[in-house]
Amino acid sequence: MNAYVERVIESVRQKHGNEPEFVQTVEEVLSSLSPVIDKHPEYEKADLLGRIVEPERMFTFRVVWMDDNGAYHTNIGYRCQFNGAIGPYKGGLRFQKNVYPGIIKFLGFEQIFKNSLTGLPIGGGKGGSDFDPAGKSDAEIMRFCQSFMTALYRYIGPDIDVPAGDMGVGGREIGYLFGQYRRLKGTFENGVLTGKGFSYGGSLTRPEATGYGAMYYLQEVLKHEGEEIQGKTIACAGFGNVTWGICKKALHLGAKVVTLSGPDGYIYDEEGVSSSEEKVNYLLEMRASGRNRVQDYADKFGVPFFPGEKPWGVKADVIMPSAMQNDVNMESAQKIVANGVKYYIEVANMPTTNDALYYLMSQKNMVVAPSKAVNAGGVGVSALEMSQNSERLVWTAEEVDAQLHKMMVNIHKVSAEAAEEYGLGYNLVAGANIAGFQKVANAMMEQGIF
Ligand SMILES: NC(=O)C1=CN([C@@H]2O[C@H](COP(=O)(O)OP(=O)(O)OC[C@H]3O[C@@H](n4cnc5c(N)ncnc54)[C@H](OP(=O)(O)O)[C@@H]3O)[C@@H](O)[C@H]2O)C=CC1
Ligand SMILES: O=C(O)CCC(=O)C(=O)O
Repeated sequence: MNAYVERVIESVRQKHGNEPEFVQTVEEVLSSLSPVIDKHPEYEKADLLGRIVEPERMFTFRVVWMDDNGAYHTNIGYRCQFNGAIGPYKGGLRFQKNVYPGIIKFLGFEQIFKNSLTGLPIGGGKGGSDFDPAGKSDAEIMRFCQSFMTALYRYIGPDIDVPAGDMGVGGREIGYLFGQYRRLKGTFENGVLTGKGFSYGGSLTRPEATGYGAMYYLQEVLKHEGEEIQGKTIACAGFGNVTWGICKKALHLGAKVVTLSGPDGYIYDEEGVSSSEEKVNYLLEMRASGRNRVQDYADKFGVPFFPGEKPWGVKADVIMPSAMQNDVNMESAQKIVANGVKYYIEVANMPTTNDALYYLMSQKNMVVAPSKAVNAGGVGVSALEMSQNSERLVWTAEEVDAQLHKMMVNIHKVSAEAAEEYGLGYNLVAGANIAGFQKVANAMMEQGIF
């Protein structure tokens, strides 16, 4: 490894050892960049890596809200404006009880390179709160969102920082957040948030975009290997927004999603979750119920449920971890390899521990695709939503889908080319890191040192 890269990683370990997810993503991204740093000594001179691992700005704020019984609760809100070199900060908000600075920073760091890969002018950001939406009433969610936005609205805007959804934040939350922003600002700046409802500036296909984009990327990988998507079996995780989008596209393309998971275990549907619209739509119902149980799917459709287990031991052509970070560890990776899986396509942000990721990448017969490329269609369509808001026009679903498809084809292409350029073969993980980094690095170099 390049000595400067090693020094920066070591300094992040020293300074931020209490934020293991952030250290993990820095190690993963920077270790791919050695050949680029070797080729560009000017980056070390400008301490580009030392600067890129430090957020431009990160702040916390108090979020006080009242529950339905009149009791007050205080949560912590976060926004990390990580890197604005190529555009306004852009990235989702996560509402989950385990949110702390290490989670927000890992997600914000990934977002820098992902957003760059989309080819669109969006910088990297992320935010959220340790608020746990589980079991909250609609009125409680609304009061929380209003309080969250009251604290945040001064620091965001269509040309400053544009939040969106992530885990625990969907269309309903974005609606409440936007309503409060509009109320406070007295202007209709709908470019301030993405993932909005269609009636007030949302983009068609944004709800589906991450899952659809992941499937388009998978198609490119299969094309590269001379295979087709039709008939492929896919093991997914979670049953949230992203997994729903994958299932919906799999139904159109004739692929079979055989597993879903939740905090309670996983289900195996031999016929395919993607075998009917009824099943795919049921994911939305499960999510809206707030029960946090994937077992409900097994009960409804009479398929096996495996309590307390993860789906990574099943035999499938493609593994797509699509729920959360570090869902696939070394033990799961060994099961995946033992099952002879050829395609490991990350979808959730950083779903693989680094040891498991390197182990999977070291398998001769396996193609590994990184989440920052595979799930970039979500934020990519968010950027298209910003474009529609700026020009005050509404694009058809077909137009958005065509742009998304083109974007995913291009992300696969530039990643493969970047890896090729540095003699790394068909290494999509390194290629995505290098291609995503290169554009941000150029912009930072041209804008002076700060
Ligand atoms: N939405 C988007 O556009 C994008 C999302 N992503 C990433 O994709 C991933 C999924 O996001 P999204 O679908 O939006 O989030 P959602 O909140 O809609 O869904 C997350 C899913 O993961 C499940 N889950 C939570 N904990 C566990 C667990 N311990 N074991 C198994 N499943 C669990 C949730 O179940 P439950 O609710 O019952 O806890 C839920 O089904 C995240 O990593 C996110 O950062 C990346 C790019 C864009
Ligand atoms: O649409 C967005 O801006 C955010 C998407 C997101 O949070 C992500 O890419 O992880």
